[in-house]
Amino acid sequence: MSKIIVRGGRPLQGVVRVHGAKNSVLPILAAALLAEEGSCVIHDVPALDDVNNILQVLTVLGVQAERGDNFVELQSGKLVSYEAPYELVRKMRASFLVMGPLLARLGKVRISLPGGCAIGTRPIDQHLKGFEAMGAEIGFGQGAIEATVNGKLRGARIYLDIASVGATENIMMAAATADGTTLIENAAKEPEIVDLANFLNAMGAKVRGAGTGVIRIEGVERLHGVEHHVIPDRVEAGTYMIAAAITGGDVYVEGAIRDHLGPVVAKMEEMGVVIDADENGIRVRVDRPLRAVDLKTLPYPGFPTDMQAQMMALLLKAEGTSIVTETVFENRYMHVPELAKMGAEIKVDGRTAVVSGNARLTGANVCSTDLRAGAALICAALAADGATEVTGLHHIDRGYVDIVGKLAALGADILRAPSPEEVLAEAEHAQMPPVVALPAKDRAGSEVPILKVQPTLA
Ligand SMILES: CC(=O)N[C@H]1[C@@H](OP(=O)(O)OP(=O)(O)OC[C@H]2O[C@@H](n3ccc(=O)[nH]c3=O)[C@H](O)[C@@H]2O)O[C@H](CO)[C@@H](O)[C@@H]1O
Ligand SMILES: C=C(OP(=O)(O)O)C(=O)O
Repeated sequence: MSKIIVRGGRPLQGVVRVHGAKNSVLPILAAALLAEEGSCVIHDVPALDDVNNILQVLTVLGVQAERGDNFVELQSGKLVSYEAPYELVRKMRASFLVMGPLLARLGKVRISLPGGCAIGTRPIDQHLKGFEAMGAEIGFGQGAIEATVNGKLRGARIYLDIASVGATENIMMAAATADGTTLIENAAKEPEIVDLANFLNAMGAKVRGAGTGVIRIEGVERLHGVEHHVIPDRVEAGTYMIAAAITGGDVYVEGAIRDHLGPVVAKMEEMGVVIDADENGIRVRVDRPLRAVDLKTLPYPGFPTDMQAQMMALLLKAEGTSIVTETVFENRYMHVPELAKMGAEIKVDGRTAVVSGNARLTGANVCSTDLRAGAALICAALAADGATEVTGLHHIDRGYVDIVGKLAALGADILRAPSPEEVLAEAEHAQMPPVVALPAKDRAGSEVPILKVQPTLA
């Protein structure tokens, strides 16, 4: 089992640069399925497991993917399948975002139910409600959804019962080439929705109102390829802001956009963290003891659920008791028992957690149960006495590019120890030619290793 080992107690100092947003790039890659002509070149694509996974889904569907250092070029002119296979969809919920584009392009889609995960059941009823309103017929069988539409999807007025990010994105993509106009009411307002709308509009779509509660999409005949730069990852940025503050450090988070981080900045300032933002990033430093604050997660522009766990780690170091309320996911306190192993005192009652501050954190062996839980454990470990070993790294690898390297560059005592299996697999990979190479190439024409299926991984 690979693990990250952190010896806490060093104030972080310096500059850290954020990568492109995972939650933007995933829907944007799915939306590239809509480009009937030309290629989509997506820049600022983070090297994350989730990105590799969705690229594999696209490849199976017939998209030609060429991957470079920080960009991906996609040709979606000829799709060969309407089926997103279970082995890939089960790994990542966001692969469900290919449903809207496939329905729009092919009039048919078969996709496995994404199911629940550690943080909650995460149903997809709002996505399906939208597609049905647009004329799709939806059936279920053998753990998969099959949807068909007779002719083209039709524009519709769709009220979302929950301002779901994924449902808003899926419906926006399906509506882009539908007959007539679609209105999404109670739409999600996240910056990633705006990024997707900008991408679709550059492709020739007519999406208006993204970032507000009502999005209007006038269907167009067809979409074409474009170049696009993904917005910076506000959750990655927020995580480094917390890491800086929890260690009493002084860090400039380059690329962080203050407007996207409004509630995180507000809550950290309320705690007494000093935050200076300019057009290129956000500086975070601590020059006084921190105060406890209460917070409640909400859809954007409320406090992001994806920052709740990391913020809870910071609240452990504040003076006083804080109350955290998680309203977005029903089971997003999986980090609490792990933080308790490090000396945290947190009482959870349903959706509320009472966090006792002034915690004396000590190193322990802990496991990340989901992506942000892992980030929170690393933040806590940076402020703990002694060594902490964090396992469950596959969660962290879904959403953070080189978190160990970035924190080490800021002065943290942190390293990643590969498992014996990984060391062996690495050696085997170095010696063995690939058995299956999915059609992905870099700009120079050579195959991209990340999309090769090696015998040990098959
Ligand atoms: C890839 C991506 O962008 N992931 C983000 C996206 O996930 P995701 O798009 O899955 O999150 P949603 O906004 O859809 O989910 C919000 C809430 O709505 C519920 N729901 C959702 C859809 C539906 O059809 N029915 C339903 O009941 C969910 O169970 C959850 O309780 O937004 C979440 C909320 O900000 C973030 O935590 C995730 O990081
Ligand atoms: C919950 C998250 O992502 P996903 O929706 O991809 O599981 C997250 O980014 O914290």
